[in-house]
Amino acid sequence: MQYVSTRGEAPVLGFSDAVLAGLARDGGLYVPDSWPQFSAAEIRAMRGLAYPDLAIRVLSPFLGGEIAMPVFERLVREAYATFRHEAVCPLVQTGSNIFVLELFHGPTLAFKDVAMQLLARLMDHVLAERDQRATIVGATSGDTGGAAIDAFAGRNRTDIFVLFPHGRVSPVQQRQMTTSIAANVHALAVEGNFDDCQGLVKDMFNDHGFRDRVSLSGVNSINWARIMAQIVYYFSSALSLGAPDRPVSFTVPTGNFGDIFAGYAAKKMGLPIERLIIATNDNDILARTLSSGEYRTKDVFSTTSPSMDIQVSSNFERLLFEAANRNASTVQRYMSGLRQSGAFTIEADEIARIRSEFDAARSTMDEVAATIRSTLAASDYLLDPHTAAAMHVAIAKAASAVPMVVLGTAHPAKFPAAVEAASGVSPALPAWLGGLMSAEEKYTVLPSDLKMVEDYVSRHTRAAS
Ligand SMILES: Cc1ncc(COP(=O)(O)O)c(C=O)c1O
Ligand SMILES: N[C@@H](CCOP(=O)(O)O)C(=O)O
Repeated sequence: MQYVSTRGEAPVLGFSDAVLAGLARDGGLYVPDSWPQFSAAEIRAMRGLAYPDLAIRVLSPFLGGEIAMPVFERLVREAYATFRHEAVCPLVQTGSNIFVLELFHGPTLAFKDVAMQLLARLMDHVLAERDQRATIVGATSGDTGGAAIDAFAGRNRTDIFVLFPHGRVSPVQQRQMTTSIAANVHALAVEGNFDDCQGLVKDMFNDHGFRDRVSLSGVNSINWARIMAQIVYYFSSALSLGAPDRPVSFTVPTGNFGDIFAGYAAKKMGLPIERLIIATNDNDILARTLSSGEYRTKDVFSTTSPSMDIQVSSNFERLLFEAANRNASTVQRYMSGLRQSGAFTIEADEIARIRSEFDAARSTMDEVAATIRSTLAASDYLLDPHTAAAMHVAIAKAASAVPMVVLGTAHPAKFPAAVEAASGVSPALPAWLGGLMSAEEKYTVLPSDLKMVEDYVSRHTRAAS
């Protein structure tokens, strides 16, 4: 298995190099050169496997033989031992044929932990084998940052710099980033929104002199290993609902398109997924794109589901590459339109291909609040605002014969103000996170300025040559 860039001009890499590279050198995203295939019989044989065993089975084809199996098995088991639910990602029924896939039982209460706990261990292993260090940068609208800091804190081969939009994350999210006492952790509050943070991270990767000088690596979902690890829970939930003998649909609260792209990958690998439904909040660029065929950015609104407050949805590029039958020059043309005018129009046959696999709809803030209330009243189940945005769409789109799985991407206690305003119930943090809100914070405020961020990173990394 090799990895190719969506823009076609970066070196083709093996698994370990793709994990360390993050963004490809041509600005594109790495994808596997082909999708591993599982037959119905092979999927049937996965029934009943514990989550780590399933992860080993589903993910090993992506390694291209570069990580010895006993090592990979150990890394997977260690990663999922950090979760506080025996099933790792349990499935809970909340309505007639509607299920929530709870992805928030990891150390920072969001789905990011599922991939980040494995990615940190994989990176550490590859760096140790090569006796190298890396400087990790990440952009976050709230959840990736905390998960990355938890997973990388104290690892002596990496320094990690997380850029978050100053004043636009929830207090719990902020403290998960700013209260680490590990010397290798740097929380940077950027004066801007998430798209500014993500733009700075991509600009650092595209500044090849800087990139090479500090041995830059990335932990956003631009890193293939993040998407890869998220494929597993599509398998685990579909298997619980009868796969491969019964199709399942998924509704995914979507921002950067990483989570739902993992569902697309699962389908390409043979999992019988009927529909993949993109749920957005008021930042509805993807819902508009699916209906009009034009991707056009607008200003970002601040909503009660801040982790989805995004306009530049990075992983949509991976889907465009697939829809264009892996034609990298088409992707380059779209991305240059995005850079120059903030918009591009998708060719008719490509948008038709996308519509044949995906559906999309938006939930407004009022609809999110009403869904938190109605789900609590009907099912005694408290949703976080991101999961609620998906639940609202799922209820509207569900076809009764096919089970609908809503991805539960965060614990409601990460967003207590929005949940309490909607439902009157103030969700408490689990006891093991009890000290979070009183711990001392440490972060640096920086303008949204590439030079100043690069300068900060250069002065604080131990990997600079
Ligand atoms: C809680 C939560 N839900 C949904 C999303 C959207 O996921 P993705 O960016 O993979 O589309 C995010 C951020 O990524 C998130 O933190
Ligand atoms: N919603 C995310 C944004 C970054 O997404 P990623 O999956 O590309 O890391 C967040 O919470 O930070």
